[in-house]
Amino acid sequence: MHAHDVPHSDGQVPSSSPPNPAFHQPDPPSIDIVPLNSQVPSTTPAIDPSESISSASSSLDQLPPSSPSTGSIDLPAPTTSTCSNINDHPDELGASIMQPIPTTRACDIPGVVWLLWSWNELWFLTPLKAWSGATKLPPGHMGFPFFGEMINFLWYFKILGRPDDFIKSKQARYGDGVGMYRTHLFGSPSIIACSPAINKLILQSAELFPIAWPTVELVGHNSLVAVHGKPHARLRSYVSNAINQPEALKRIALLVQPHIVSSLQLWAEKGTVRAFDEVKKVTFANIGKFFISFEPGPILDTLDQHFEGLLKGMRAQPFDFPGTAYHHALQCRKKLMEIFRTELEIRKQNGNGSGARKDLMDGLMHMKDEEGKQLGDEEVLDNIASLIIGGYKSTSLALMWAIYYLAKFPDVLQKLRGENMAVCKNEKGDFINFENISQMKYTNKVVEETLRMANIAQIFFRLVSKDVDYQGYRIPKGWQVIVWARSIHTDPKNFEDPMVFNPDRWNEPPKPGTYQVFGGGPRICAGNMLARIQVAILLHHLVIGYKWELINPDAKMTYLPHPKPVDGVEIAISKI
Ligand code: HEM
Repeated sequence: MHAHDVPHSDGQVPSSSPPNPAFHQPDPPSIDIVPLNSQVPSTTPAIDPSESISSASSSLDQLPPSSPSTGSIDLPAPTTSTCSNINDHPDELGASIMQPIPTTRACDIPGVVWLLWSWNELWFLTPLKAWSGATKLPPGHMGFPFFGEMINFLWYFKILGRPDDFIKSKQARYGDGVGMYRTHLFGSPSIIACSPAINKLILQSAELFPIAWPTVELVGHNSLVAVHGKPHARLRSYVSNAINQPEALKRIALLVQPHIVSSLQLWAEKGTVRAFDEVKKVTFANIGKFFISFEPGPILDTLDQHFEGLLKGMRAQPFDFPGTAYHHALQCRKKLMEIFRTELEIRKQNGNGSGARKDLMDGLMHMKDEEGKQLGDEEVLDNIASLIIGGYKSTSLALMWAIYYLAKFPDVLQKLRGENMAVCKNEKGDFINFENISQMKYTNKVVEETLRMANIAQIFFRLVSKDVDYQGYRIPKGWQVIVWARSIHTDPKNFEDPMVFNPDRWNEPPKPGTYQVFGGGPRICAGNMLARIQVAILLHHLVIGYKWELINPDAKMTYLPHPKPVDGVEIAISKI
């Protein structure tokens, strides 16, 4: 991990100023506090479709702590853990796992339903007991055959629009325990990890929990996300130098501003815009510019279209036949790579770019590691494509949410405007530089708070390469671990009044392991600083020159694949 991969709110923000009490009041008169999931009061008890049959759950998780199994890894209890070992609280937690299920309840349920409900538990847990003598598994339930708990998941994320209640319902039923639950999601037996300590451990233990990219054909076999171990570390240093280190950021900060300034003027001329669509255009134009020096025009539009197709395919099942989203995505990738390859060949023939490093492609083409080795053509091309995949939509969503929250929280906007006006000394339209951005403490807090609340990357996936025992629980080899980052960011134990947008909470660094918006460990987002400065720059030009309001302040939220108001944040915008 590089020094600059550390969230820059750590250690940068003064700890002296007290939190702004306005953001902690439940119902302040001047601020319209609307939590992300505000359409439905969060206190309403969750109705879980599986509730009625859960009491018939198989009691296979009562597997006795048998003789130690061979080949498993025992992880120590991390000292930073905020969770207690489930065995410490037999009354509250252990009871739900260790007690036999009353047979009368099971008998009430028709046999077929019982069999369906128990099928996954029997199928996945019996061999574990028989062959590996597994100790206890984390509490939970594996749901129905094939679907697992997908119906439950969709119920909370799509139907109720209360994504956090998915985990809360597990906590209510099985207790907090060590912050792990067994389940079956996205087609695989899974362990959900949702405590700062276990998440941190998983993200940092890359060998025990390697990343498993399901659609590697789409991201490219040579891309950063697809390689492991030493090749990953080597590639990461190239990519990080090219986009995430101060030298690169200084250059990029100046490069992106002309387009941001002219786009904002255009928004104001239109009067009403859908912020998500507009920030996507700005983000893609800037990516085109600093990745490959393409100016807005037909080629960039074609690239944009192909990337849209590619991104859609990444969420689809990998069925490669005509008519499927995955097939279309593969076609899009092919066309994208042709465009990039042609550009690369032109540069090689012209011999240009050597040492100039004017954009990402040049940077990757000419960078050398300590042994003087350069990247191959395929590595350059795959990584350009995968960095666009990583940075395009995520940055656009961050920008959209920043615009949304500032419209909702005028006090924050006012304070932000004050800081930004002071930096540009009232000379609107002047570009700010990297040093200016680093010095804008409040702006940086607004960026962090936006990222925390937005939960752009809600969950991420890892494979389990070896049986792992953690605080008495088995994480079985071959299963999937789902790091549930969003529950960390919305847990009041980690952030006071978590649904309130309060940049002043960043006067103090977050508690260890509670801020995972960019993941963590060796796979922490390779563009985290780049994303941050892009948000800070857009906010700078927006707040010093424009005022805006939400057209649908009570717009419904959607949470899949990313949290977003359904209207894409329509705003009425004009010059100040
Ligand atoms: C607000 C914007 C962003 C968010 C929320 C975000 C979030 C994340 C997260 C959570 C991960 C880790 C995933 C995992 O561990 O499985 C990640 C990885 C990654 N991100 Fe970002 N990201 C953002 C912007 C960017 C940008 C701007 C770029 C590059 C242009 C980028 C490139 C990458 C890459 C290449 C990886 C994989 C790193 C590796 O495997 O070593 N991201 N991102």
